[in-house]
Amino acid sequence: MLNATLPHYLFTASQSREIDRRTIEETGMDGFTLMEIAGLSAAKHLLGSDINLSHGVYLCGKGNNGGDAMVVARYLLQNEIAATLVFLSGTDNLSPDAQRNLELLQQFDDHHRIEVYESWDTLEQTEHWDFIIDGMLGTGLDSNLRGDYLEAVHWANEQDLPVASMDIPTGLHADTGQLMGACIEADYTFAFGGRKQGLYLEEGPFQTGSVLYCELPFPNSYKARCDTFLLDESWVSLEQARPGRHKYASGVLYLIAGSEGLTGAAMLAARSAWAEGLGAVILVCPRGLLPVYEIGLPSIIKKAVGNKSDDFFKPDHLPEVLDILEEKEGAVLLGPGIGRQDDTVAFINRFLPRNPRNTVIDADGLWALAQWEQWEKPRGSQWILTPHPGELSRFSDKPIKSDAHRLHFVRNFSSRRQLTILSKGMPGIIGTSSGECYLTNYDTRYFSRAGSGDVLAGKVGASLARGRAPDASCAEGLLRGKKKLDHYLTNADDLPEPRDFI
Ligand SMILES: NC(=O)C1=CN([C@@H]2O[C@H](COP(=O)(O)OP(=O)(O)OC[C@H]3O[C@@H](n4cnc5c(N)ncnc54)[C@H](OP(=O)(O)O)[C@@H]3O)[C@@H](O)[C@H]2O)[C@@H](O)CC1
Ligand SMILES: [K+]
Repeated sequence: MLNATLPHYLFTASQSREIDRRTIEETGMDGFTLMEIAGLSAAKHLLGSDINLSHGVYLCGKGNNGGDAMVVARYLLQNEIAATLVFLSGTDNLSPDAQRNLELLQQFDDHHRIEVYESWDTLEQTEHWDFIIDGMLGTGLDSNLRGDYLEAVHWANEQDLPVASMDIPTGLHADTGQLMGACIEADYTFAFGGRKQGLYLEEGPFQTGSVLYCELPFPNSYKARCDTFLLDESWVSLEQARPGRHKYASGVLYLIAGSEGLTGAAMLAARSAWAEGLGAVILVCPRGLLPVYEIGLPSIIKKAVGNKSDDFFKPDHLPEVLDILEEKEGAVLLGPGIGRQDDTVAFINRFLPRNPRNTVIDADGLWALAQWEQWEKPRGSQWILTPHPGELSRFSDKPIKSDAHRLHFVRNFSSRRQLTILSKGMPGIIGTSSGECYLTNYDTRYFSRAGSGDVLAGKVGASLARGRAPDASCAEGLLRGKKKLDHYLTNADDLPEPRDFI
């Protein structure tokens, strides 16, 4: 099982506000103290960064996001760093904690290093600054940017200066990652008390720069309702299985795949799984395709079913296939290159309800499954579905138009159907049967392409065959695939061929 630690928790704006509220109302920890810790933590990160810090311009809203920026200004002032503060909504209606921080900042300003502008219009834009602090809007954003906020965001993005955002880049929707009219392009985002999920959805990854988690004193029990996490590669291991005393001790994967014209997909998946050090990969195939696999897959055990003239799966192969699966403990990978013949769809529809093994369903296996009106998943067996965006949308009544919608759909579908989904995309989303979702902070769309998808399915299947939990199998498969991709992207100009991933 994947086990997220606090820095990987992803919150919505309302979850975040609820945790703030409960901490303040129930523990007696006041909002001013939380703001102080948030701002101090951001200031420490800035002081430790390689940004030239001598005079910053601070864009402040009237809410607590502006208050955070003023705490940063105060700690930087203690390090002789000057500040020009611009209040986009003036200083008459600041939130109480922001107001208190403005007063404090002025008290600390012995050497007149602080300049305050009460409105955007009055800012003397000819001054020289060397960094920008974005303290305009955080979780309080409730609509597209209004008034001077829009202008200030455009201005900040045009400057050739590093920008650090308090909590969220102003203009980014904390839940969906959509741009609300315009958005700060940050170099750093300091996430206070918890990262917001919008940082990793839709446009989020392109706006945040480096996201740095700043811990706040919130009781852990208040965070327990979090159900979305950032996937961290360090949770899974890339260590290869060492073949045990018996070759079957390190896992058996049955591959039910391939049809005439699509044997390449079956071969890629088989080789990919085999490369992970499994005890055995057993390719179950229609007998007519055996000669192709004898040549292409020398190390893989082949078990043929049906007649010599069969080059795709049919319902009457079912008893033989089920008998083969009885031979040894193991997991199943169903789908790569299996095709969409009516007979094959009928075979899959009869096979899946009777298949007792933990199973990865990919490619045309998903095509068949998406047509099920009555779901018949055997009790206790664990399924992983690995759809690309087009395959995922076949399970939904409505088109899936945004990442937030995809996240919502993956969560509901995987918990309702009691299975695990690895939804390929940017980000990749792993949805579990308990309703928890894990987001990658990298693009997994490469694995949507024919070939690369088969390789990924082989790797996920290999992990499942080795007894990993379904969510960890998805994470491991992705990590192994990504390592190869990173290697090619840094060492070669062209995208790798699927076989290079094996
Ligand atoms: N509370 C805590 O414990 C802690 C909170 N922390 C910090 O507080 C942040 C949340 O603060 P917040 O709730 O004050 O909201 P915030 O984002 O500053 O903005 C609110 C103002 O924005 C305005 N506004 C909204 N939409 C707008 C638009 N489209 N265009 C223009 N204006 C718009 C809206 O104005 P109004 O509608 O009232 O006119 C409202 O007054 C959070 O992200 C974190 O940084 C940390 O210090 C840690 C402890
Ligand atoms: K902000």
